[in-house]
Amino acid sequence: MYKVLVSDPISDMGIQQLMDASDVTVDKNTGLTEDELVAIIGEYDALLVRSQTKVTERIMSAGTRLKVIGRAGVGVDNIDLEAATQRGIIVINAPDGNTITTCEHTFAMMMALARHIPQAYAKTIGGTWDRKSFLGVELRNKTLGVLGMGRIGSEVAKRAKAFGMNILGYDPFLTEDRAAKQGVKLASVDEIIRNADFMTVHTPLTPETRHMISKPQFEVMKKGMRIINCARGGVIDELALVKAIDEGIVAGAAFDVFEAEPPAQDHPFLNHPKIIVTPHLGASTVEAQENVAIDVSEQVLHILRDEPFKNAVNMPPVAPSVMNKLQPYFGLGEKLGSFAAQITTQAVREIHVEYAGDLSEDDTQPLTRYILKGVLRRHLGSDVNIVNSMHLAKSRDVGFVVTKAPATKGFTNLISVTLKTQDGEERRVAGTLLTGYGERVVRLDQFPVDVAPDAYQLLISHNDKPGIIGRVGTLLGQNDVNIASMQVGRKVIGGEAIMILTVDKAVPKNVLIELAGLPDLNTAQEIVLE
Ligand SMILES: NC(=O)c1ccc[n+]([C@@H]2O[C@H](COP(=O)([O-])OP(=O)(O)OC[C@H]3O[C@@H](n4cnc5c(N)ncnc54)[C@H](O)[C@@H]3O)[C@@H](O)[C@H]2O)c1
Ligand SMILES: O=C(O)[C@H](O)COP(=O)(O)O
Repeated sequence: MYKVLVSDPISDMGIQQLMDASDVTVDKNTGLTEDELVAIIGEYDALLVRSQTKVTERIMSAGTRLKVIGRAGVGVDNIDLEAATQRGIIVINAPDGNTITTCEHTFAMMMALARHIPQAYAKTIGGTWDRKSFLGVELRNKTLGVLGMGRIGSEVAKRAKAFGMNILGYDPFLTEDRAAKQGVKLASVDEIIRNADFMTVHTPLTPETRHMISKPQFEVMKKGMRIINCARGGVIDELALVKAIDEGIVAGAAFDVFEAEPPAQDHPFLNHPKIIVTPHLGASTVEAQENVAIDVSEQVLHILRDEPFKNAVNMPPVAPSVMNKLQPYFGLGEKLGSFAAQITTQAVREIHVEYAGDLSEDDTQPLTRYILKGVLRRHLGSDVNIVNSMHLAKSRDVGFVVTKAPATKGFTNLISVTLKTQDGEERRVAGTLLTGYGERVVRLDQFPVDVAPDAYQLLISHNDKPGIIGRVGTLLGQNDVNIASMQVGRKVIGGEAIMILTVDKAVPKNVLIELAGLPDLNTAQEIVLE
């Protein structure tokens, strides 16, 4: 008999199939502390959660029978995915079930914001008949900026058209074609910030999206903008937002999510006259809760019974024979994908992977999944893993082509990752595994290089002139950035050249700006390979 623990409030109707299963018993025990969960989790084969339960490494270590953690919803930021993967615990989610509900909540917030509904309600029930203080604005003919055009952002855009709004959309995977099909004008974040009357964010929280709207963005923002966040706390810098409202830049904000949940009693959003809030209710409808619980229960049953399943967000088991041969390349493949994604500036349309030498003889699909994960993670966040990376690429119209070449010049094995964009940009990174030396990046676009893909790299493009290496070294030294290794590549003397430096820590933004300002230096970019 399998035992399932439900530790957050999840729809009874949704988990009915689990309760009806003859080989499963379900215990509902919500609101437990970490200690309480640690004490009982050892009895269970499956854990079902929403966003309240923080599924920590400690809980998973105590869950010696745990085979699957089911998240009835989208975001898995409350689950330690790394710890789950290490322990072979499958984590699944229900990515589609709450899309419409969250989109509708976004509209509820947008309209409440435009018409001051919560503030007017509070005053009216307090006995004051105030018709002067709550002059609102129409949505019609206004420009809506949508940051993040995935499932929810796309549904928001669709409905905004019915309100007569003009929509500007930004998403690293949004191409002109796709935007046009959705009736959206493809725009940059900067264009949205400068032109939108309303802006709504629908991205995951990743290192890239964290505080993507902060002081510098508020400084150039269209005056009177109204901002909605029903995605994740932290995408918009809360303190900078309050300041922008108080300075009259932002007219108001509606937030369903917070950097820390629940927010502290003295959080500046609470009781601010121009900010309206809800307690992470985006997914809280009868329909969505049933949908996500049904989806997740079905998958949990499959996993417990060793049947095929979908929507796994962490690593599935790989056959040992395949693992032995390919495993040493997994880390390299992911880093090459990530490297290529970081140097590509436009939306990726096609990923071309070429395996040459030894690798061309094997079924390299598991390795391709790691490469795709490396490419996609930069924009889609921690939900991308080797189980879902191919599916995610397809669902975003990103084609991937794998070719094999039997021999390579000088290497026993070579993996090349080329990213192509809609505007014809093409970036290529190739790497190999050298016996005794480990992972190496050996080609960057047309330049031969020889670099260990360590955590922090600095990629500099420059004109091949004397003195430039010295100037770069001096500037980094002055800013306490230690150089571990340096590689210079060029095709012709005096022509276009690149420099790759491995450094011991993250390079501060101001140093990157100073570097880019050096004579004969064209661009300076940090590449993080963690
Ligand atoms: N408030 C709630 O209760 C609630 C409910 C459901 C989902 N969510 C959250 O809403 C968000 C969106 O969910 P979804 O189902 O649409 O996810 P999704 O994965 O379908 O879409 C997210 C999109 O964000 C894009 N993105 C990533 N980095 C970006 C960047 N720097 N700039 C612009 N776009 C970027 C991705 O390319 C992707 O298309 C997630 O954070 C999810 O956890 C909140
Ligand atoms: O990521 C999600 O699915 C939403 O944030 C909903 O979270 P909840 O299930 O805790 O309401």
